[in-house]
Amino acid sequence: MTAFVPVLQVISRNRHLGAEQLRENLNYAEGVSNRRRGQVQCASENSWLQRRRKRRSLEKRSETKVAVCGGGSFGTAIAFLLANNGYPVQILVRKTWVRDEINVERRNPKYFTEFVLPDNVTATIDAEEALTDAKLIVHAVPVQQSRSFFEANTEYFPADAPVLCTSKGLEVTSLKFMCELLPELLPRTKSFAYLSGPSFAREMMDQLPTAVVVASDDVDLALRIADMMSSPFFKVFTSSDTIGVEVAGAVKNVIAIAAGICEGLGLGTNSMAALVTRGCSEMRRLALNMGASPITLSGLSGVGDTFLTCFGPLSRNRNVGVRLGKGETLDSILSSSRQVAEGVTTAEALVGMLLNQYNGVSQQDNKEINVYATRAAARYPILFGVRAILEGRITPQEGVEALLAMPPREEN
Ligand SMILES: NC(=O)c1ccc[n+]([C@@H]2O[C@H](COP(=O)([O-])OP(=O)(O)OC[C@H]3O[C@@H](n4cnc5c(N)ncnc54)[C@H](O)[C@@H]3O)[C@@H](O)[C@H]2O)c1
Ligand SMILES: O=P(O)(O)OC[C@H](O)CO
Repeated sequence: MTAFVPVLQVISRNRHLGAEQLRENLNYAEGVSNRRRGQVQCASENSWLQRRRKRRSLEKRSETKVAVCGGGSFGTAIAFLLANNGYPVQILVRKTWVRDEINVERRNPKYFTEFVLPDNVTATIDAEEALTDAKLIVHAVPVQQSRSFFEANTEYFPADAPVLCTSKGLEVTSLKFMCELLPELLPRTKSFAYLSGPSFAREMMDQLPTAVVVASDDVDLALRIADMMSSPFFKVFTSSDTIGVEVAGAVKNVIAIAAGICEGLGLGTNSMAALVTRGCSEMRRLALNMGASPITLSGLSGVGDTFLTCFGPLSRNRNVGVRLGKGETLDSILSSSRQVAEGVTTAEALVGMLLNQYNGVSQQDNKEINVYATRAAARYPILFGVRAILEGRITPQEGVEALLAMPPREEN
């Protein structure tokens, strides 16, 4: 029926024309409709091609194994996402009963138990089995446990399988970011990428729209990973600013603890907005010193993730802060929590790193060290304040008073 529409349109438009003209127009209209039919044919050929391409890409995906190291909340959410995108995913877990529950009951018994995992998710406790044929390895082990994990399993990492790190923080013992640690601990691996940005695992499991950034020195790798992970509800941006993404991801966890403290103390929204803004200034100062791009800091891994963790009730770092602000001790909070809040250890590591930076390489006498420490603390009062609260050297209330007692200065 639609094929006749142009013919009818030409006839009705040309009621006043002579027979010759009308015939020409009809021929034209016939041509139009033939072309339209051609287009229909082309369109159906195209959709056949598209279907074939899609089928081939799904077949290819089904042969591209992904290993996920760490079966915690984020490892599970990433496995769920990639498996739903057609990739066979094997999660490397530590407990046999967790492995068996995933393989038999199709659920992770410790995280998101209400979700049935797709058939193409399997689990193993054998690192060699998980890593040997993997085409992509996703690292979702907390930062402080990563060194021992890599040292135990480095021999199983295939040299040509890129590693995508999702852990956010700074190692306490070495004061290194994951982008410094990974190449050192996995010397054979040729390429690395780092995923960051506002992404609560729970909301990813619920398939709520989420956007993240994948940073890598290898632009093609970042694009390939973006392609593998993208879905109608998961948007992946790419970046080559690895250090910016890493510094932001580590610092935002400490700012989230501060925001939680502010909430726990009931200080209101004015102070919360001021605190988060000043926290972002400290993030920017540190990251720019380390060579980051300002674009990254105003992006998903910078302010994006800071907003999520400072204001989002699902944030574990924020919840540590809320409980501290309400008067609980850190020991009691940590002993009653099953999950990692990276900001606690990262606060210690960041302060250590900043003191080193200010102290320089050469060792000064104690008096000089104090001068440097005071200078560093004045530049990063929120990071130092959170660390002092976590150490129990000052109370949350005293931390706030110290911030409010700072002299007027130019906003920067
Ligand atoms: N949960 C989130 O919403 C989220 C989002 C983005 C990034 N991350 C980051 O992902 C990383 C992992 O966090 P998570 O939320 O999955 O933590 P989690 O506490 O939920 O789980 C941690 C997992 O790591 C495993 N693990 C600990 N030590 C290990 C070791 N030595 N070897 C092997 N496995 C070990 C534990 O068994 C556990 O399954 C963190 O750095 C976190 O900042 C988390
Ligand atoms: O729950 P948190 O505080 O560890 O935050 C999780 C992620 O980093 C959010 O992007």
